[in-house]
Amino acid sequence: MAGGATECCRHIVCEGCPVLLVIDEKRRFIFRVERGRVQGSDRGTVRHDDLIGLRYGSRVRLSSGIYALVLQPRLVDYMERGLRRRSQVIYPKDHGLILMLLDIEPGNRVLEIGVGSGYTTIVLARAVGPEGKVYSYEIRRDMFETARRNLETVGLLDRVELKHRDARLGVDEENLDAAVVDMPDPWAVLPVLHRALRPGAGVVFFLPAVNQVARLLAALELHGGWAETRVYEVLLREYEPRSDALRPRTTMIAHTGYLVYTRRIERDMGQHQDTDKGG
Ligand SMILES: C[S@@+](CC[C@H](N)C(=O)[O-])C[C@H]1O[C@@H](n2cnc3c(N)ncnc32)[C@H](O)[C@@H]1O
Repeated sequence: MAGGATECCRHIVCEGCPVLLVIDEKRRFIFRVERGRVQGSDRGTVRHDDLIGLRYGSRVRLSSGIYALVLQPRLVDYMERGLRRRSQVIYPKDHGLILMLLDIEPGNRVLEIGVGSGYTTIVLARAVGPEGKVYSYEIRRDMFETARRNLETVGLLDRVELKHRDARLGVDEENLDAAVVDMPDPWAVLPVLHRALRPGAGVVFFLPAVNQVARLLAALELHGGWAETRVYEVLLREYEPRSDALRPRTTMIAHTGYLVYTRRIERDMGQHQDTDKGG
């Protein structure tokens, strides 16, 4: 890398730094800068060598004469066009609330069941910081590999222990600070979660269908080791940022899924049946 070590990739584009090149709203490219390479588009090309030494936030002239913005890619930019996507994923609008409900902070140890493409793994890995750890269980080998590659792309693989396992059979960790569960039959892991979480720790279940929510609520009640349960749906409406015609965008993502939040409490064994085989 060229340039001052602390400035590289933060203030200044150096060799090896990630770049988000914005030509217009539809033409947005994420890549790492490599000497000798050229980034193409139907609106012109740019040589990577011409990006080296630029400050992020500046413009670069393409071969066509038009200018493009040079920015640092954020996690949401990677999620929109810089990662492989092989499963349904949780969206940033839901990630924000998940992090707040679970009170996740640097140093936390967090369980994730149902990794899919790893989008949520990435968000959790960012939130727990370099001192924290995310323990992520995925039953399918192809999803496991996709998530691993995506974590590598954003440079967060070292904060995650990816496990190719069926979480219904149990997890290795104990005393965890929080959990996120995104799988079709989450009622089947309530005993596993109860054993893995520390007292008072929270879990968020992500469920696309409302009948799954009803079934999960019934299983939580039957199990008896949970309290403070809440159900949410997050609706996000984006606006056209035009000072002369400010109005909502004509399209929006109408539905992604429901979030069910609950906290681990001590079970009252006198009142509740043993549901260790699932709800
Ligand atoms: C919808 S995807 C998760 C997407 C992920 N939350 C994201 O934001 O990218 C659900 C995943 O759960 C996995 N899964 C289903 N049952 C599982 C189980 N018993 N143990 C571990 N993973 C499981 C599926 O293979 C699938 O990859």
